[in-house]
Amino acid sequence: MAPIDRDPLSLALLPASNETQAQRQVRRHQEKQAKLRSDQIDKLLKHPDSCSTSTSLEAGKKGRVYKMVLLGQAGAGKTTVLKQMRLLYDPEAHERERKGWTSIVVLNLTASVRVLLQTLERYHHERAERKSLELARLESPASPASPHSMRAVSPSSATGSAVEGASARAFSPSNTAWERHLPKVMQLESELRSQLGAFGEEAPVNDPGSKVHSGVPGTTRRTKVGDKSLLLLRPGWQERLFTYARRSLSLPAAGRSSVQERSRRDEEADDDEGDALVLLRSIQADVMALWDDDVRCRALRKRGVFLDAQSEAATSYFLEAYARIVAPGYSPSDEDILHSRVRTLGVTEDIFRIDRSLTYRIFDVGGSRSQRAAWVPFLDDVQSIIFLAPLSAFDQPLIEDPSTNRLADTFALFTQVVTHPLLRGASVILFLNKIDLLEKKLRQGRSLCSFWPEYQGDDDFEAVWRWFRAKFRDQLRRAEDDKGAGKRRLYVHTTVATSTRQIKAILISVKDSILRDNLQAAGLV
Ligand SMILES: Nc1nc2c(ncn2[C@@H]2O[C@H](COP(=O)(O)OP(=O)(O)OP(=O)(O)O)[C@@H](O)[C@H]2O)c(=O)[nH]1
Ligand SMILES: [Mg+2]
Repeated sequence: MAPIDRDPLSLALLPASNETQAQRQVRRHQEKQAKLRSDQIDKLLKHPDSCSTSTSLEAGKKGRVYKMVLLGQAGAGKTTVLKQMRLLYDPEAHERERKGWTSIVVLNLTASVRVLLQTLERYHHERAERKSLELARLESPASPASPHSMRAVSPSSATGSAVEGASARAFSPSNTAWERHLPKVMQLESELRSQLGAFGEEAPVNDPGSKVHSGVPGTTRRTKVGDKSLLLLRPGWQERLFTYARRSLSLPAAGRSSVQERSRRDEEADDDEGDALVLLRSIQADVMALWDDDVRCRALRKRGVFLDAQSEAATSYFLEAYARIVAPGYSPSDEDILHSRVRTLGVTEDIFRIDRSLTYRIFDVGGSRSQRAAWVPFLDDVQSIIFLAPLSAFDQPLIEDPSTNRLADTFALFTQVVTHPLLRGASVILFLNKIDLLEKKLRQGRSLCSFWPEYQGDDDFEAVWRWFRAKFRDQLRRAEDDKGAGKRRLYVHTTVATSTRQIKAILISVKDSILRDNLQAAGLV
């Protein structure tokens, strides 16, 4: 076995053992395409005059090309950082793509409405089930209650207290907006994904095994909901959505001019958004009444239930923006684009001209475990790793493996990355990301030591992120000692990847650290 096959990242990057033949075929095809594209880009960078192409590629003509890779688990914020780079280093392309984001924003809003309705439905069922168990116990104290006895018990026949009575009235069928609207919203979400080329093999929206609408509270519900909320777009989605097709080297459809093709796509996209907006506007008042006024919803919001999840839409953000998004003439703002969740599939590549002497060539990867198999071919000659650790995930399970804590997975991945033979020479820039959400969670009373018992301090925001920073430093030092590797400097930043102002300042500092490393490598400092 070659040394590279024994190292932990190579093993971790192997495809899932239960991968089906169809999945394998899709994965191999995508990997081949991505590698082909990357090789073409290599060729273009070496011989820029051999091809006339987009302005971004022209960037490769001059100066030094610096290869970087964004790594981290799914939902860590990698693509959000890439969007910020686009805003900063290629604002014209960003502007050309703005209209194309409308479909994605509408999908994110739809997913957010679905998350809200499903959460309230689940809350309702769990509460009703608890109540029925209690009643069964009261009626026959000697016999254990059946979980399904709730069906025979009307909520209004409950204990008779004023609170229970009010709650029962609130749950009467005429008030359950989720029962009326959830099926339509789920259907719309499924259609939007499909139209966007996002109908993921890995995350079917209408999972036939789901019990969401059965009316029977099921223990599988929680993970199914998480799985189904992935926004998965296949390679080429930018081309379908955006009139400007980033660095794509593919040709327009045969027999049509690119202008005709573009306007046909624009018309199709407008029709799809039109239908979606009709539905979203028709349920807006009901959904906003739940979000703003419903006492149960307010209690769940206070507990941080809608704050963040690995692959959910940024529920709070999109529900707050509901009226603006469905208004006529809507155009996505930068913030809307930054908050829109688009799961990366495979590896994407971008080139940014930073200044006359420096060009970044950046790889963004899909971070879920099954996606990590595609990373290895892109790791050679990487000069900097930007590793994203979503600190707000300290209390969340990993979707791919609910028995693993998300941050524990991040720490394991970090060790595998920094010790990987292909990445030994790369400098390591660590973004402790999502600290805005970390701060909110701690303020809402989430305790770090309930999830990380080794933490002995207070749930003070600053103390917590400093503790995590020290832990990463320690992990790097130990990993390098174990491998007998030389010491590397670790650049650490606390980040909110959605904040343009903050990331702009950090990207300037990243550039400085890159230049410093270069001077050091050349023996000049
Ligand atoms: N509030 C907040 N949201 C963030 C932050 N960073 C990223 N997000 C949101 O988190 C979600 C996931 O971010 P992505 O950038 O898509 O994550 P990723 O690492 O590219 O995930 P994969 O492509 O699945 O590997 C998006 O909705 C982002 O808007 C942050 O610092 N604060
Ligand atoms: Mg991504």
